[in-house]
Amino acid sequence: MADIRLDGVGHSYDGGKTWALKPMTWTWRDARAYALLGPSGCGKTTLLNIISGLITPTVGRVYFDERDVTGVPTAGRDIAQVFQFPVLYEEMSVYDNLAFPLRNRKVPKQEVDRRVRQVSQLLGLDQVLGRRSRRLDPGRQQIVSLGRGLVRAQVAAVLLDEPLTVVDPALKWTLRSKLKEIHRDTGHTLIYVTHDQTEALTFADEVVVVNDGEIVQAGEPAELFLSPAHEFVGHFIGSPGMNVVPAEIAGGVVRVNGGDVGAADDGLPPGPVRIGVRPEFVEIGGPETSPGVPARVTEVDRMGAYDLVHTVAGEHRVIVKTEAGAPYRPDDGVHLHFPAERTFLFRDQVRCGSLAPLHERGLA
Ligand SMILES: Nc1ncnc2c1ncn2[C@@H]1O[C@H](COP(=O)(O)OP(=O)(O)OP(=O)(O)O)[C@@H](O)[C@H]1O
Repeated sequence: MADIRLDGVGHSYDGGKTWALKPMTWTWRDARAYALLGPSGCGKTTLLNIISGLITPTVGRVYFDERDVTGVPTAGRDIAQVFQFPVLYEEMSVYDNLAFPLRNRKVPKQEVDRRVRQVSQLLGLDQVLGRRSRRLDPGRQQIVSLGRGLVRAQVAAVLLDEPLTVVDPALKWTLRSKLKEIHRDTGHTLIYVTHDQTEALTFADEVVVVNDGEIVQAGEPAELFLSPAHEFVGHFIGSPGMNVVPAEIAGGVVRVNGGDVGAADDGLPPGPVRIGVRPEFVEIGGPETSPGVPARVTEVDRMGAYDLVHTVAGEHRVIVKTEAGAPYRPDDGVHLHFPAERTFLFRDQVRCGSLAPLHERGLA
């Protein structure tokens, strides 16, 4: 077990014309459970394959603690990898498949049996241990693949590349919590690749968000939700994602459509800026909602547990998440208030500050 350190690591598949992974420096801490979250094609698998040694990065060095493993092939890295689809010896029994990674490393027979039975019990495979793998359905085969990845106690990391794709949705929840249980038990470093925010947020100690070949933010699930450092994180996490509204800073005040919505952080230069605020935090009401931006309701989605009130402020769309039964109808005139403690300012997609209450600056 070790910290896995990427030092200036980047990868290009076309001789440097484009970067599938832009050069980055980043450390995966020993024994943590990470989710690597991002849309299709953002570089997640490339990053995982660099850690496992399936890909040698175009630039940079990979270290396991102080050991430089950049040129070390997969077999020499002590990594367990679980792919999207089952990788099994189909003619072997489930037991032998689970035992294979241990026997291959000459683990004593008794210890093999103990580990196989432990993992089998956790993953609900006890009833099928004697069955040939080929006779299982694809979902069950994938669970065996997962077991093969988790069976070794001593690994530098377990890398899971969208491992639950072929598993039945109802079973996904159970398996995810099993994975957490196994993680608590073994203390493996887990890196779990997914493009599904729910999977990432419910699984990980720390979520690493990747977009367009770079890490845009990493943090605990609540931190990513409450304090996005990049517009992409605001959009990608949350349902619906963060509202982004073009605004202007002038004389220390942030204005939308000519109306004051708050003060700017000290030191922020005047000029265009974008306000980011999640639908959960926008306050909606009448003209007394101050400081507020006038808006018009365009649609109300009744979601059962809550309502989504769609509005336009000038030409900017803003969604507000309210309690179920919100008393709004299309064409109603409303005011929107952006609470200072939950509203951030972005320039070039990156957070540059936050909104401050107007009265604290004596500007109200
Ligand atoms: N073997 C390859 N040759 C050329 N380009 C590749 C290769 N593998 C990946 N790419 C490109 O590199 C970029 C990153 O791909 P990668 O598979 O790492 O992304 P990903 O986030 O894992 O996507 P997905 O979730 O769809 O698997 C994409 O633009 C992809 O088309």
